[in-house]
Amino acid sequence: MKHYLAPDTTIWKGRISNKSLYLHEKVKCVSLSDIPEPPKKSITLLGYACDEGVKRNQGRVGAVKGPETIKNSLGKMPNHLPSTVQLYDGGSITCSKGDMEASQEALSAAVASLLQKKQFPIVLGGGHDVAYGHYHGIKNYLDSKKEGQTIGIINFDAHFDLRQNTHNNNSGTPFYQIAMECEKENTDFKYLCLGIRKDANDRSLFQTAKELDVTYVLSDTFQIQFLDEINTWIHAFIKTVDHVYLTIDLDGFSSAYAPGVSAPSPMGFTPHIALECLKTIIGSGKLISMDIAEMNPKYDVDGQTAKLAASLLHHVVDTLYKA
Ligand SMILES: N=CN[C@@H](CCC(=O)O)C(=O)O
Ligand SMILES: [Mn+2]
Ligand SMILES: [Mn+2]
Repeated sequence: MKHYLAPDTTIWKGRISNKSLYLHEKVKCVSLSDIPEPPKKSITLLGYACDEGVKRNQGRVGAVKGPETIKNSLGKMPNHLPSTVQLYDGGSITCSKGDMEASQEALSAAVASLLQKKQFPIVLGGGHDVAYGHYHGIKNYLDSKKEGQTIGIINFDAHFDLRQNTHNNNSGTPFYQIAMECEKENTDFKYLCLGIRKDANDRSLFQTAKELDVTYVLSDTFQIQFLDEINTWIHAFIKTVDHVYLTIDLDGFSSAYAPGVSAPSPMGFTPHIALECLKTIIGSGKLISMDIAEMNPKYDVDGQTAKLAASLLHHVVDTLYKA
């Protein structure tokens, strides 16, 4: 398969257990094409090792190594999944010669095939251009079923990523690209952003969000003391769609928690509000697939951002598949 690297087993290492497993012991490294249709409930981790979109968006590159650092951190965590749930590392989508569009296409095909095999895909970025390929994988899968099911996108992010792609597609354009395609197909663009920073999105981006009827919560409101109100917004959004695609851009978190990103947010949100909202989203039963974007180990401090990403995933799978 083009633009694809089979799983690297050497990433998965850590403490050896006596009785209960660590995740590096639980995970099975399997090439994408060999991932089976599960008799068991199954999660597949898939890297999107690409920072071409960050480069094109004038950001700080390094996220190409994001997936391997998140997997490495996750492997050191204890397993709380029941034995009836399987965890796969399905390797990574790669990017060569700056051909980000080819990587997005490969990602889309990989996600669609994982969903076909009844896996729960967790994609690890890589720049936020991961969202364009990921969304299309979900869409192609749902379209193939011909049931007219709809997708709502929930994005935890400091940024709208609604920049126009007049000059190029990049890490700041994925949701604009999706919105334009929805417009062409005459379907609703359903997009909820949590944690938007007023000081990181210019007026024209707020205007675009308004024109596209985007629902958003600003970072100064995206705080635990407003949880009830935020949950009301999330519930109202989810009610209008059949499936939720969740995308978490690590740069929305305060740089106190997530320094390892291209565009840090000193006054970003906390992991606590994110976790509460994750519970709400998972509790809806509509979460079909998720990703974590913008992990950049080059600017990380003591592996904190990678650990944050791994902890978020640990919470998600724990909530999804309670033992
Ligand atoms: N995916 C990130 N997108 C942001 C980057 C902002 C920045 O580099 O300062 C954006 O384009 O708005
Ligand atoms: Mn962002
Ligand atoms: Mn983003």
